[in-house]
Amino acid sequence: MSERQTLLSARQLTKRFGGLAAVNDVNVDLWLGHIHAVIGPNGAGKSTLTNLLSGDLPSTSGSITLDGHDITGWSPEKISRHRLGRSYQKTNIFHTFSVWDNVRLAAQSRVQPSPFNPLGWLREASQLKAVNERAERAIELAGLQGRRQTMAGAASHGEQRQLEIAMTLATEPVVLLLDEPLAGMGVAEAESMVQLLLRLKKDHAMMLVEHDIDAIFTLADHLTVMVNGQVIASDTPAVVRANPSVQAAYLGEEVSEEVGEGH
Ligand SMILES: Nc1ncnc2c1ncn2[C@@H]1O[C@H](COP(=O)(O)OP(=O)(O)OP(=O)(O)O)[C@@H](O)[C@H]1O
Repeated sequence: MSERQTLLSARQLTKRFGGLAAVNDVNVDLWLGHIHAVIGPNGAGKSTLTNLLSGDLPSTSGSITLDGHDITGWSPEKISRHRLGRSYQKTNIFHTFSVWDNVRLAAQSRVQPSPFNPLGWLREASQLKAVNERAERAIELAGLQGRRQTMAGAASHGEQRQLEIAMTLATEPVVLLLDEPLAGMGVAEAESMVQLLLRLKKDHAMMLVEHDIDAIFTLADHLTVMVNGQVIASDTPAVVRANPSVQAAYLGEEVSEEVGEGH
């Protein structure tokens, strides 16, 4: 791909908790049609970085631009309306509702309450149609067509993670922040999630926080490694894999094995 369309840029982003710099002077760019994976050991600052980009946490310093808007300091709701969607490690699913109802509720969350208007019923009817269409598109994109009426709590672990992604997609984001979408999955479930993320890649700019190294090397176009709140490498996966300080700090064994397998 020659021209990169940058949808999200963070510059010199820092978050301090007291004396601890959980995220320290970090730059991130997310491009349409690219998956940017962020890896690092526990406590490296990956979740904090995600929370800063989504507006769930205010930054201590630095700036964030989303599709040309300076969104630094914006609320998560306002950022979501500007088409940034995120999934959470901790599930947001209502277990006693069907898959369809969960996705429909997420789609509904995009509709803003309208001021009094004598033709309000007309507007509401068209909003209802738009909500249902958004929910349907999200269900299909996430590959859950056959599970619309399944009670969410009765869906498999893999399907629940697909459902979380469908709920995120129902808000029609162009930037997607995904926090460990493969966590706790078996081999077959992980493979179908990888396929889903590859399908979504074309129309989204994605940041993927993930521990599954195999999936990362399959999916990522760009790879950032964080340690103790700082970025120690950020480049193509091949370049990062060859970086001695990355191998020393984090990837060591896994990377050596991957490289070894190729010879
Ligand atoms: N609300 C908070 N208050 C104080 N310290 C926090 C808070 N949130 C995170 N931290 C600290 O910031 C550092 C980075 O945490 P963070 O959860 O971002 O790391 P992570 O890379 O996502 O780790 P993991 O892979 O375990 O999820 C850690 O030292 C953590 O204890």
